[in-house]
Amino acid sequence: MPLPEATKQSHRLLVLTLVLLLGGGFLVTSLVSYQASLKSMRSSIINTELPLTSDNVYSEIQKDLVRPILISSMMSRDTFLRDWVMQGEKDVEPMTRYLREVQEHYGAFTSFFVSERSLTYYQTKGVLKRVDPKEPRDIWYFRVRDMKEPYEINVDVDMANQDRLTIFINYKVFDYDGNFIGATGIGLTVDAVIKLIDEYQRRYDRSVYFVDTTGRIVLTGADGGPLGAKVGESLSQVPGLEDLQAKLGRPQSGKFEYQERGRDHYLNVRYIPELDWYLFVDKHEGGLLNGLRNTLYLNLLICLLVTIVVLVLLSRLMRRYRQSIAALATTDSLTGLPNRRGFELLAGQALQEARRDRKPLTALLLDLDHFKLLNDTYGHQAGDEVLQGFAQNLRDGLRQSDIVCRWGGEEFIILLKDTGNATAHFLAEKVRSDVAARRYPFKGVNLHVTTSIGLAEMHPDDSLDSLIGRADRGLYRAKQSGRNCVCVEPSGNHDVL
Ligand SMILES: Nc1nc2c(ncn2[C@@H]2O[C@H](COP(=O)(O)OP(=O)(O)OP(=O)(O)O)[C@@H](O)[C@H]2O)c(=O)[nH]1
Repeated sequence: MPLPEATKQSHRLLVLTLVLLLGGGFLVTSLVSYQASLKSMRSSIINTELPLTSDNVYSEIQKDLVRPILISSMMSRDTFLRDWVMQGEKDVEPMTRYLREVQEHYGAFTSFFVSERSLTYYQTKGVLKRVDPKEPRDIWYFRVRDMKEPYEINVDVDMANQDRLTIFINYKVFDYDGNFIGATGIGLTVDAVIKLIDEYQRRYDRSVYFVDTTGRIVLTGADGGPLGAKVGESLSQVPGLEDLQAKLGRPQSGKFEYQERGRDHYLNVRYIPELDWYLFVDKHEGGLLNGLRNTLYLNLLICLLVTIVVLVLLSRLMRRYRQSIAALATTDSLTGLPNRRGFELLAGQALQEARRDRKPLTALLLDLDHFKLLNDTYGHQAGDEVLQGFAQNLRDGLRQSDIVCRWGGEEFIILLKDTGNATAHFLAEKVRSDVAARRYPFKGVNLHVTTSIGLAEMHPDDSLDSLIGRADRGLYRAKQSGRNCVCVEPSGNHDVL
């Protein structure tokens, strides 16, 4: 039997509430945990990962640069070198031997001395050339000569070594009276530093590069600096970093964040006093976000599946619940037969079928005789047992297709499908005589009951009510006729059988 619309609506509301609670709860939990992971990931990048990379690179730089600076400083104060210059640079051999010794002993890439007096460039293999202020490659010497600081670090190509990119430590040399007499120092290849940078970039997916105090990129990995920027380019040419130079000041280290084409970047900047450069360690969150997003999507997918499974189970449960409620509403709990509501549903359909198929249909209305007396004599429980037994007899004695219902109290109704008056009368008689002959044992007593039956065959104009009304009139007559009998109510002006 269908449930009332209000009940269905309240079920729908329950499902909707559950969807909102489950789905909403899962969504909020997933988003909150995504945000928390994002926050902790950002904090870990800014406060731990990038400073750690910076520390590592810095300590490598120190290892690679501080020692050469000390060696160059020592060369600039060397008495042999200064005496040799002051004595007129007479024999090249002692100087080249000296430079060779320094280079080999300290494992430098190159070592050199340029004399102010003769403008001669000495290196380990002898005289390389004369420096010329008009030669762009020699400008470095004249810059060093004029600078205030005692030395500079210059990344340049080494003319003596196939123009390989080299970090030169250019130290000023003075005589004992403080007069400038030349520049000396060693050079080391930047390959080692570049390899280190490349390794960090590859392993940790971050960009490492050096910028001088004017904002010029001075050293990068093999693939260039941020967004592929090349050595010599300025920060102001790199998208997202245009304004950073102004923020940096001098010298200033710190953490910075910027956006490049919608991607968030985290930047650790460290001033390296030995180089007068900034070390930049830059990481964008793109790759990391992908991982987090995938986890979020997976979470949401699992939540969706769990919600769907819960909903499917719930709706099945509710369907069964509805069905059992519907069954309860249409079934008589004492006999297990359909009750009056159940009967109305079944009978409506049976009448339709009979009319459509032009087949006869007969209704029997049965009432147990003197049932009150039985109740009064043996008790209500005895009456219940008789009713149950009687219902069972009806079910057993009729076809599956026949409709047997408890009409109310001690009254029952039967619709015999595809059955006309004569057969129905025969069947009714059989039921009546079977009941009369039967005994219902109860607490050692064999109870006995008879039934009166009213019978009416459906005629074309009959409604369910009119059909039952006529069967009821038949029943009335059966009672009047002394009970325990069958009375057929004619469908027209027929007489009583
Ligand atoms: N034990 C039991 N008794 C019921 C039930 N339903 C109705 N009755 C009783 O059935 C009796 C019917 O009594 P009446 O309507 O006076 O009819 P009757 O005693 O059968 O007399 P007639 O129908 O005239 O033969 C009443 O006493 C009801 O209380 C039930 O479910 N169980």
